[in-house]
Amino acid sequence: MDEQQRRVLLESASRFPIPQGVKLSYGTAGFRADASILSSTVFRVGILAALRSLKTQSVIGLMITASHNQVSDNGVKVADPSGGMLTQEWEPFADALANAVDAEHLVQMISEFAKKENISFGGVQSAEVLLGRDTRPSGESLLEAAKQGISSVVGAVATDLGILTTPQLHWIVRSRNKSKKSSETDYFEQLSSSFRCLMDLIPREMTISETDELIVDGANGVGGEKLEELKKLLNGLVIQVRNSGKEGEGVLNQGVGADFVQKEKVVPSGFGQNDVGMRCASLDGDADRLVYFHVLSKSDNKIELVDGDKILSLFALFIKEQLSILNKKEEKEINDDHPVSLGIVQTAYANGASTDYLKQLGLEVVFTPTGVKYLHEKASEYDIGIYFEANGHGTILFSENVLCWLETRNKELASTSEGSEQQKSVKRLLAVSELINQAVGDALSGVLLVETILRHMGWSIQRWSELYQDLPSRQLKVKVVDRTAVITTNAETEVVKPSGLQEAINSETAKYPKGRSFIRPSGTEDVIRVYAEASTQEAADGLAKSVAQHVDRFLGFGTT
Ligand SMILES: CC(=O)N[C@H]1[C@@H](OP(=O)(O)O)O[C@H](CO)[C@@H](O)[C@@H]1O
Ligand SMILES: [Mg+2]
Repeated sequence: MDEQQRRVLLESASRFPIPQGVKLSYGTAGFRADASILSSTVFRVGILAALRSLKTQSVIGLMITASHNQVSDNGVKVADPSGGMLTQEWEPFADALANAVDAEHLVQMISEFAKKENISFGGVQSAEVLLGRDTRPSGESLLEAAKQGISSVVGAVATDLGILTTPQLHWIVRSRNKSKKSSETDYFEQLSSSFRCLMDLIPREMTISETDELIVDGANGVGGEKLEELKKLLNGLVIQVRNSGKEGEGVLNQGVGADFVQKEKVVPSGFGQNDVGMRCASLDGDADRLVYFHVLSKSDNKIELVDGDKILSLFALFIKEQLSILNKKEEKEINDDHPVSLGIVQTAYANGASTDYLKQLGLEVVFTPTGVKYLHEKASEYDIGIYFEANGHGTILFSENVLCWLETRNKELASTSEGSEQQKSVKRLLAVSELINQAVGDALSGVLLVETILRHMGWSIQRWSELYQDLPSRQLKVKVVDRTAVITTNAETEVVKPSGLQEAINSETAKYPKGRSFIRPSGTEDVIRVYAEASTQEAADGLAKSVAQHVDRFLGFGTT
């Protein structure tokens, strides 16, 4: 690092002192905290993103959002050149950077890291970071901090893309690095044209009446706003957006949104008795999560939740069906030497009934720790990998190989059997690969895919929901003295430390038929999460409560 670079960094860093007494960690999905203490963190992540761009010689994304958290929180995360999450190898550096005590230490750290990673400053190589933010009021000033971080790396340029959903930013980064069309308009165009293509391929007898409307809860965040734009390009699908975040409609994530609906399993604000039986969906605050539901009764505040596991099951069924059409025996030459590997990736939060269902379909199901970065990585090992968290974050990944093979099949079939079922299947799979966001889970593209598959199957939301019966479950949070004292293994299903806690969980679980319970430290909140599943709701509640009491006994403030 030369003297000029050093001076620029020192000067700008001194304008962003770190908050006292807080230790920040990159966590499950970037840094998150109360927005008032985040300026220095965002500034420093700006520097990190610029370094990542220099290192990879690619465009990098920086998103300012705290997703489903309350409006007063905010956060920052980095999108790698592929459009996926920041490589885990850089997370320790992100942590160290965010917690460096002063400007001197910070510059020292950057200099050492750059040396180790062979990053040279101020050379001919330049860096570009694309910036996006959600609708949080604190986003504007944090964006300014990010810009200052980026521009304190000599030669780095910040491009502000304004208010976007998280998946839009990831998609744009991915497209830019593939030298494809990459504007927000291109994003809408790709989604709507692949949607149209899938709709055109729906078997004629499955057409549903025009009055079949979808109601979407936008969590009073960026998703509703963007869906209003996307909707203008769609034919054959009527969408009504509620909780769109417009002036006076309500507060971001407060009593609304995918996280609220999935965790509380109650009717979100803005929905009433008139909506009973209607097909409804909820997005989260940055529109990377999607769940469906239908209202059973407003007065009892009851809904039937169709969560990420069921979206995953719907997608898996559809993809499997298309692949088996392609593999039909009479098409002898097809695919014999090209078995397409299809893998399903879940976390321990997946409802046990969903895993049983997917396995019964003959699918390969594997588990990873919580956090999209783990699921995504695992899913990318398959030709087609489908991953979802129960909370509605997930997508479908197609390998370059399988896409190439599909393109070739498409051309072959066009000359030999135009209009055949096989050709339609190839076209559907190609359209899915265009519609679904391959960078990261995306509620907007997810909605469009769910809607086309439901039409393809001729299913109502009720029929879809009946694919299998969820096992009753309960999630609780426990405040503890130090959540990092909990170490888990086996995709977070077993506690290694503190010793004795897993035995206590085991003995509680054994008391309940179909009982399953695990705990883990949250990566986004200062709590231990408790999950329990059992054959009845009362049992699941009871199991969760007693496990929570053990957590408190081992790690809490000694109140019980
Ligand atoms: C139980 C649960 O829903 N956990 C969520 C939550 O992570 P935690 O580490 O559990 O706080 O936020 C993550 C980021 O959105 C998401 O990936 C994850 O699934
Ligand atoms: Mg989110």
